[in-house]
Amino acid sequence: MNSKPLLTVTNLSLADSKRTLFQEINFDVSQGEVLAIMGPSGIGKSMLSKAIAGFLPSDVMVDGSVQLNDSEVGQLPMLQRSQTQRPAVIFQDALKALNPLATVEQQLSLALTVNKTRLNATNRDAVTELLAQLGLAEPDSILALYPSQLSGGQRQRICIAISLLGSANLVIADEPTSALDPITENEILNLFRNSIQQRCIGGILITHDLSAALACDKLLVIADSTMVAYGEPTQAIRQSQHPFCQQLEQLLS
Ligand SMILES: Nc1ncnc2c1ncn2[C@@H]1O[C@H](COP(=O)(O)OP(=O)(O)OP(=O)(O)O)[C@@H](O)[C@H]1O
Repeated sequence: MNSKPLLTVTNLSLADSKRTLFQEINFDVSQGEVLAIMGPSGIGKSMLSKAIAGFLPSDVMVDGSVQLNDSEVGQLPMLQRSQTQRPAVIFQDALKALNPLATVEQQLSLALTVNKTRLNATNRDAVTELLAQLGLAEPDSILALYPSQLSGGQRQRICIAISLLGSANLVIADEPTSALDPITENEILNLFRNSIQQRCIGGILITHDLSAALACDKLLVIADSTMVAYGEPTQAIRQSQHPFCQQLEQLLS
């Protein structure tokens, strides 16, 4: 894709009151592109996604630029952002992300219309078609269920549907499949990537799974508080001299 990036992150640094989490992070995401982010546990991958989405803890300071849809959002909390300044976020724990007291229909309706909790005849067809595309059998009956009545894989598919129904043109998924079995994990990651590409929006996948990262368009690796690899996944890993990437390289077939 040669279009102007949806998201451009330039010289981004994050620090809390005690230490720098990372510094000098640079990357971009274009339409139809999925960027994977990998790195050792605790390096700040989730904090990076929170910086992009605008819900960093108050004691974490941001330096550098986050340009989303041509506007600077690095210092803007989520609640002060307009619709085009808000990416959709899919979290690791779908049960916590969904409202336990609302049915699937109510949550999907809210994603579509902001203030309605029932689907109308027109959008019901579009929603059930999306649920079917996301691998949910019998989508009509699923609409009436509460999150606790769904399996982990079904809940995460609903979270993907919610992220795709809103107006966001960037979707960030933070380890969305870490609680799922490997077959469901693979299916959901494929659905995530395909949905991004088909809709020509942008995606970020934070993952510890090398095969999931290799299937993305680009890979950013953060280690030792900075970026140590960036680019086409296999090439980026092979070109990096950092020990974390050298360990990843040993896992490449
Ligand atoms: N509320 C907070 N305020 C300040 N610093 C925090 C807060 N929560 C986490 N941190 C710090 O941010 C660091 C990065 O955490 P983060 O969850 O972003 O790492 P991660 O790379 O996503 O880890 P993992 O791969 O294990 O999910 C943590 O080591 C912690 O020190």
